[in-house]
Amino acid sequence: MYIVTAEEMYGIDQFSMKHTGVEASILMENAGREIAQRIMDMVGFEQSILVLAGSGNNGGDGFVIARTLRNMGYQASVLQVVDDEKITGHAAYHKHLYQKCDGIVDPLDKGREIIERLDKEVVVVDAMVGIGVKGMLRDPLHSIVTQLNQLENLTISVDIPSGLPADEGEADFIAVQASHTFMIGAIKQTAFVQHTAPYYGEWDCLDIGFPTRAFEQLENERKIWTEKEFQHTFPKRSAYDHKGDHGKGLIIGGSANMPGALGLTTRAALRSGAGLVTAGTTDKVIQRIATFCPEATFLTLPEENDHLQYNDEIEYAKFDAVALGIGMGREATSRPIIRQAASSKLPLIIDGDGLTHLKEDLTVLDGKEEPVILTPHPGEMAMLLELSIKDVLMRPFYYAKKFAEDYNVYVVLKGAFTIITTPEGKQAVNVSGNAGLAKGGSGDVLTGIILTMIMQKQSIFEGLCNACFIHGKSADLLVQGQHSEHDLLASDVIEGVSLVYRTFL
Ligand SMILES: NC(=O)C1=CN([C@@H]2O[C@H](COP(=O)(O)OP(=O)(O)OC[C@H]3O[C@@H](n4cnc5c(N)ncnc54)[C@H](O)[C@@H]3O)[C@@H](O)[C@H]2O)[C@@H](O)CC1
Ligand SMILES: [K+]
Repeated sequence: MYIVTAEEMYGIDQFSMKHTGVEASILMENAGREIAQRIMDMVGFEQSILVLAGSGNNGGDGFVIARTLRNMGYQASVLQVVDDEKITGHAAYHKHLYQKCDGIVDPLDKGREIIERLDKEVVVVDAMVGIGVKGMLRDPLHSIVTQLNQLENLTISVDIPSGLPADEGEADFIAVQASHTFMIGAIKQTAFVQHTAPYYGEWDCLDIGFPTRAFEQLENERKIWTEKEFQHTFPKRSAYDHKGDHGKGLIIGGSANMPGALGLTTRAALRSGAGLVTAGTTDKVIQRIATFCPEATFLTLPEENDHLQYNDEIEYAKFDAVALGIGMGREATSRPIIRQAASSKLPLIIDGDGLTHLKEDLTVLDGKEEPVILTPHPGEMAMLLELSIKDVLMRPFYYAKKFAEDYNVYVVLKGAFTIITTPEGKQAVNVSGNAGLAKGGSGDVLTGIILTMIMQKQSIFEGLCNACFIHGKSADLLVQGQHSEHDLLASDVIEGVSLVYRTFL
């Protein structure tokens, strides 16, 4: 399923009409019917449904919904939140159909009173404004939305909560706080941006007949990654495979104060299916973590002040991929290891403190032909871009893509909605995971799973998406079972990888 901006959605719409000849009023009929069907699944005949219809095509959807619901025996009516003359084009056509089917339209001047006296059992369908919103809502919509947000009614938004921008980057708006949103045709970008996502409530995206080609012609490819994509792309194992077929991974990191991080990454890499994993770290760290990952082998690296020190003893050629930086600390004496690893002919994952070292000298990436994967959280992404965290959170798609393209790297921007970006700018959002993952060690586990995934027979992009899916889904399955979001530990997430494999493969 595609994730789009408003402009891209209008492009899909235009392409579909031009190349297939489908008419806008038919798309509107499809959209309204699909949403009405979903409402019927949620609401009983005894409940009243009030559709708030605005002036544009979003309002047009509202008239189709009201007509379909009435024809199926539901008690639906429309409160038109704009003056009559503002209803034009396809919306006017569907308003006419609705009225011809004995539909009732209450005019705007009754609006305040109707909403003030609204029984809390009445279901509200918000079809006031869709992706055509421009700037802050003006009255009367502004005051209607303010009024509505104080009520506790079940509110179902059509396509997007009215007032909410579809595109990331907008801070000033007032929008309907929806209980559910049924998006039309494609997911709107702000469903995955931290400060706008909560407005959608629970959401679903409905197909209304746009042809696949309409999405394929988009310049920016953005999709969500779900269990379907995971099942479709995850490589099968053969009975004749040997350990060398599933990758030999090297993990470099660890310091006296953070030995556990490296242990988590190592164990996660093993649990997710790597053939062989070697942890390259200081002797002290090895002593601390060895029993936590008995299947790993270890490479003792020199240290200074309890931190790794640069050395040229690492034989990169023995491995298939490297993950670097986990719990490494920020001592300058460790920094040259980044350049050394980057000059190896291996795919390279840079995580945690490795990213801070990288920022000191981004030229280490120059000319690297093998894939480089960076796994920043928003704070680290902000540090790399010299921006505030707020800036990154406001436009995560844009900034992840910019960095990935500028430096020819894959970026896994971690968060409630992890965004995976290729050096060419293709993006996917992982939708598995829950608040239980917002804990220390969680990112270390992800890095281990990523290391394993990029060594399997799948593209780097698919490997990264699958790693994020496994990580999040492990947490989801664990909180449905013996754990809660409160007590879930990063080490539990490692063991939960087995549940993901057994459930989905
Ligand atoms: N072919 C398509 O792309 C389809 C689009 N559909 C619907 O059409 C919507 C887009 O329709 P439109 O382009 O007509 O736009 P909208 O219906 O989203 O909004 C446009 C209307 O909102 C008013 N408006 C804009 N900003 C405002 C503000 N700040 N304060 C108050 N009023 C404001 C404008 O005056 C205009 O009348 C989608 O969200 C979706 O619901 C569906 O009918 C299905 C098919
Ligand atoms: K809406």
